[in-house]
Amino acid sequence: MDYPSEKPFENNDHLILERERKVLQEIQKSEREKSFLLDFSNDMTAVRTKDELAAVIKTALRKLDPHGGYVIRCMNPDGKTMTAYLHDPGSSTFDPALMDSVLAEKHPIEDGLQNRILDSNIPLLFNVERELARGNRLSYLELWKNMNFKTMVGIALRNHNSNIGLLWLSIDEINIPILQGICAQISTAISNIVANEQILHYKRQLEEENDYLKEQLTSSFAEIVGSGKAMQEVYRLISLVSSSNSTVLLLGETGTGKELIARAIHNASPRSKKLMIKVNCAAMPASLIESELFGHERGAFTGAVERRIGKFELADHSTLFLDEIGEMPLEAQVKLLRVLQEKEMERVGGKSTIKLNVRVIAATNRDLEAEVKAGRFRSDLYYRLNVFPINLPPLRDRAEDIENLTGFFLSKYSKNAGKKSMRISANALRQLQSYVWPGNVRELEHLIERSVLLATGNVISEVFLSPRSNDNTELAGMLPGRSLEEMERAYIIQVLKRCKGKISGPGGAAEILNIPGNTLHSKMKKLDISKAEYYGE
Ligand SMILES: Nc1ncnc2c1ncn2[C@@H]1O[C@H](COP(=O)(O)OP(=O)(O)OP(=O)(O)O)[C@@H](O)[C@H]1O
Repeated sequence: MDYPSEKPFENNDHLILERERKVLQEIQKSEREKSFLLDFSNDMTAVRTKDELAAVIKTALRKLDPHGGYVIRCMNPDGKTMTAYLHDPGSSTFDPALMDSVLAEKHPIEDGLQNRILDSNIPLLFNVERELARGNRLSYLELWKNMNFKTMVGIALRNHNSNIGLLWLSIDEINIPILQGICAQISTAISNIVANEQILHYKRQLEEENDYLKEQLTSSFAEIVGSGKAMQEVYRLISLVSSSNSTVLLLGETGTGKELIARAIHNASPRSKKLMIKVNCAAMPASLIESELFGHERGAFTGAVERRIGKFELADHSTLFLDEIGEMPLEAQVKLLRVLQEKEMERVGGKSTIKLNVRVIAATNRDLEAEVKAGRFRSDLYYRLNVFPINLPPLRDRAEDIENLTGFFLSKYSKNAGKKSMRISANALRQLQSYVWPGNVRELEHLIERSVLLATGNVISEVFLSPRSNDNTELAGMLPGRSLEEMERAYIIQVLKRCKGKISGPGGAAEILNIPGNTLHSKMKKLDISKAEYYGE
């Protein structure tokens, strides 16, 4: 019997062993790759910032090539160029000026290399010398030559199938699965970092706006001008009520500073860290006011496509300023009363009850008592709001404050207009002091703003008061057939009334009439003007 010689057996064994060794090597290599990618992936999960990303990439790439460098370029918003996002020169030496200029450059995508990488699904290898020899005078090829990088691998970075940039790597050996694995993770990390940076940017912008608004609001307390008796009383009331949680009702004609005082109360209260929320009850149709105040759930009514938070919820732990409360529709008044009494509310269309801690300041230029009598305002709500009323005096009763207010608005509006600080002539000031001011401080403010813009020099010598508003009912009708003496008498009484009987000193009738106090006294005596005729109105 012929037995096969031992040699072929030995050869076969050798081949089998060799194959097994190769398979084992492949398995070990694949295990190493898996473990490398697993480590990389674990490190990447903790990455939140660009610096953290740079540190993780550096550690990983050092394992692949201890001397290699890399650069990541990201797509610019123009969609046509890319700029360096992260880079590491590895252990190479280089010309720093050249490096800086290449890093700052916007590299066109269509440069013959980058477009090929972005179109490819696998890493592409380029020989630096050969590309330069072909006449490819790209600045980054020059830099790599300067850095002594022989070959460079380029791989596209993609997020959700769209190119966000690419990775250039100086490496001798290409391992496609490893490079693809690394790039997939880098792409996700960069997209997240960019999104985070954008959110942070918006957050910072909002914070800055918030600080700016707060500064504007806080400074508005300092912007209350007026040292006359009437305003002294207002300041006294503000200081009494600010630190409490009491509801405040501000009453006064339009433009008397109700909103200014509401802000002052809020700013002086423990709630001042949060912004005061304002609702103008007159500016909204009745159908929307409830949703504006209390918010609504999605689908609560036609058009309520999303849940909306109302002003009451926004004002939680702060102050809600209900301007023009006299205009609020009756249905909304019922709901408002409930919130004020029970300190809780439901959104329109909502089922759950929301507890609230809101301080309410309401304001109106209407006579609320008359509104109650006329059935347009609920009496229970009126009494609930009228806990601490503050009456703001009309400007015509504060002639003593006109000079200061004028000075304040002059410096504000000359600064706004980029002009040097302006003055007003004594004559023009007298005109202002004897005017009736139907629009109150707002009207004075607008008049000064206009005058500053129109003035050519540094002094406002003339003010253009609206003749309609200046219509003086007390003097109207007495012109025909009246003697000069009668006219003089009536005019002095009118000015004395406006100055609340104050004859001399700042804001007194003599100042407005531009005559010495003694002269006014003797004129009054001569014209037989009694106290009863001008006092107490
Ligand atoms: N005492 C004051 N000192 C400085 N500025 C004032 C004063 N009072 C009012 N103003 C200014 O006049 C303008 C009108 O004031 P504000 O809006 O507070 O009045 P209002 O009574 O709320 O008016 P409305 O009833 O029309 O809403 C604002 O620009 C405000 O800054």
